[in-house]
Amino acid sequence: MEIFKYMETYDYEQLVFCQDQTSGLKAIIAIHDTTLGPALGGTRMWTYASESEAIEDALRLARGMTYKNAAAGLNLGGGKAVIIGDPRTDKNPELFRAFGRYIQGLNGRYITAEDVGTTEEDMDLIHSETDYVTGVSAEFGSSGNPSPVTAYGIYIGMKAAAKEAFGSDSLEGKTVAVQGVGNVAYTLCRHLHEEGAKLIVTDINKEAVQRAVEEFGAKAVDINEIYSQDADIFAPCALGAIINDTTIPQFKAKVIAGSANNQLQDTVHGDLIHEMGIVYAPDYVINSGGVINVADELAGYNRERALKRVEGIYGTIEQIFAISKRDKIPTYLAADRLAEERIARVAKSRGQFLQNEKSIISGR
Ligand SMILES: NC(=O)C1=CN([C@@H]2O[C@H](COP(=O)(O)OP(=O)(O)OC[C@H]3O[C@@H](n4cnc5c(N)ncnc54)[C@H](O)[C@@H]3O)[C@@H](O)[C@H]2O)C=CC1
Ligand SMILES: CC(C)CC(=O)C(=O)O
Repeated sequence: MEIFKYMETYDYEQLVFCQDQTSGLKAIIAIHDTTLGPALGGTRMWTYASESEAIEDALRLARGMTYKNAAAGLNLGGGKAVIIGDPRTDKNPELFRAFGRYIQGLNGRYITAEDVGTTEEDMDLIHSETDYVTGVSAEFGSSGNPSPVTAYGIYIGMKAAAKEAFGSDSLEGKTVAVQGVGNVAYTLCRHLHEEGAKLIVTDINKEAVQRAVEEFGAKAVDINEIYSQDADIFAPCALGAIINDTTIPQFKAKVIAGSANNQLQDTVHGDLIHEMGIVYAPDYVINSGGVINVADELAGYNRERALKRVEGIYGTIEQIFAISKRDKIPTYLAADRLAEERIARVAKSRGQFLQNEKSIISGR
């Protein structure tokens, strides 16, 4: 992989490699764009097949955070970190402390939080070395694990998408096929069950499936069968790139609305589902509840205020559908347009000259 070439293509600002032999830390922090403010995005711990795969993931996810934070109306830029390792076997306190010191070294250009493979306890360890971490335990006045709030945002956004597709935002009686019933999707299933939706679930983790079957009366299906279910809504809540050449011909659902990051394998797949008339709630907009929640910590966490802001996802999704119709473009492009226009507007106003404490004449 030609790193500088890749960074140039999407105009990345910074890529940081962090290594600590004692703890086994191998981490990469990617900062995409800080026009709107410090880069905020979670830290993923994953068993990457190669270093280039880890770099690519960090870069892709960081860019996604720029768009997510911009579309959510946050004064935050986009960044993300990955730790190379197995979250079940490779964690130790020193690893997260060492990582926290690298974050501290960036002096606020990057603020972290949870992502796949990292937990509130891991954030607490990072917090022992830096203040530039959110999603820390409530005992520090923080908001804790963002997953339940992400789930609430998905539920709200799914209602907006249902209104667009079916003319009503009620999910009562609707069938929702949920891919992956982990941290986010478990709470999402609870919201859906409480509203009277019927659930079809799948997961590689059999215990997670069993829990959804027992608690929400969900029907369990094989992992490869989830795409072709006779469902009104497909909710991808596990993996990226699941809207692709293989899955698209199988879709029967009229709506796609789920938590996974980077759901489109390629932009052409966003075009294809648009042509098929599927109402797609763009991933980084509908799954912004978690980042909205942790970002609230930066002003002194207030759960009521954070949840109210998360409810704004409904209006943002409606706005995206409106842009899509107005400009005759797929919804993923409409979301990009919304985010890019906001960044451009802020860049323009921040480009204005402001006098600092130095003399305008001598520069001293
Ligand atoms: N946790 C959060 O607040 C946020 C999460 N997201 C995204 O949402 C997705 C889910 O996140 P979490 O629930 O936190 O992760 P998680 O790791 O708790 O849940 C993911 C679930 O998917 C299952 N899974 C993995 N491969 C699968 C496959 N091939 N088929 C079916 N199931 C499979 C896993 O066994 C797991 O139960 C991820 O893509 C994440 O990046 C996005 C924004 C915020
Ligand atoms: C705090 C996290 C939920 C933010 C993040 O990394 C994401 O939304 O993907």
